[in-house]
Amino acid sequence: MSASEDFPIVVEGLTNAFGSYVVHENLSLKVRRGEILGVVGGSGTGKSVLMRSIIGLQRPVTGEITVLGHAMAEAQGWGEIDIRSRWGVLFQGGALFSTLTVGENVEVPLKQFNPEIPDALRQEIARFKVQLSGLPEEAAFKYPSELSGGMRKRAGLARALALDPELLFLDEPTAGLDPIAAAAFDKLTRELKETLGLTVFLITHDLDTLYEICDRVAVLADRQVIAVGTIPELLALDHPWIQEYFNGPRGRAARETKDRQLTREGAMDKPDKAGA
Ligand SMILES: Nc1ncnc2c1ncn2[C@@H]1O[C@H](COP(=O)(O)OP(=O)(O)OP(=O)(O)O)[C@@H](O)[C@H]1O
Repeated sequence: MSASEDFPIVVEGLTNAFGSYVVHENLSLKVRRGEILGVVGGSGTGKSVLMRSIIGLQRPVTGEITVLGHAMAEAQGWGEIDIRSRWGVLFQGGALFSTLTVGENVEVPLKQFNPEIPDALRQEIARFKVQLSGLPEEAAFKYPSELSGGMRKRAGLARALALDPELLFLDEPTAGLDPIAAAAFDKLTRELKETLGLTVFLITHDLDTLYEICDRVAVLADRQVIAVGTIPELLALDHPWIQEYFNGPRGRAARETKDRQLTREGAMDKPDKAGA
């Protein structure tokens, strides 16, 4: 297997700056195929800028970004269009077109990248993606303003999945959702990752999401990715931000919830002695 197959996203020596304000300096990160990588860091550490750099919306000062084996600096013209059809993005807030129905929103990337698909088939694909994202079929005919926040996130996800992507970028997908809707969205993300074989780059502040669905977590601080690993691996590090984040009151609460859930699942897996 080649390096690009093992690691569909490779960032090396990335520097981003806005004027004299340096957001990233010599940042490196490798995302493994098939994982959900959670990306955390304090506000303003550059998580969204990193995502925008990877998908070619932010031109770095220096550094190399390789996505699915393509060097992003060289990705221009048709080559660039081709690679952009291989990922889906759910931006913060969903970024849906308010004057289009949910179904029409999902049709936008299909029209852009596959204009040869006949109208009726394109509409059917859009309706399928809407249902795949856990929305009722009739949601395809509604406008974003007619949906709840959780449904709008799912509509954004449906659009991100329009082109059967290999990579899925999610920027704070559970922000603003109530805990039940957030947990349902997490479950959907995990199920889609498993059934569709996606690699997921997931920016979040949601500790429950990290514990529930992320295979590894990358921590941004001091203009770099200072650590990448499973949560137990990160907990073993003595970086002050990591300790405060995962061992602070919210971090402990999320861990206790996960521990309780694992204990319950373990109890259910054990044979029933009384009935044995
Ligand atoms: N287009 C831009 N022009 C100037 N500065 C920008 C631009 N985009 C981002 N920044 C700055 O870069 C820094 C990183 O922004 P970014 O949105 O990536 O942070 P973040 O880690 O995603 O934060 P949050 O968790 O609050 O969403 C911030 O200080 C932000 O103000």
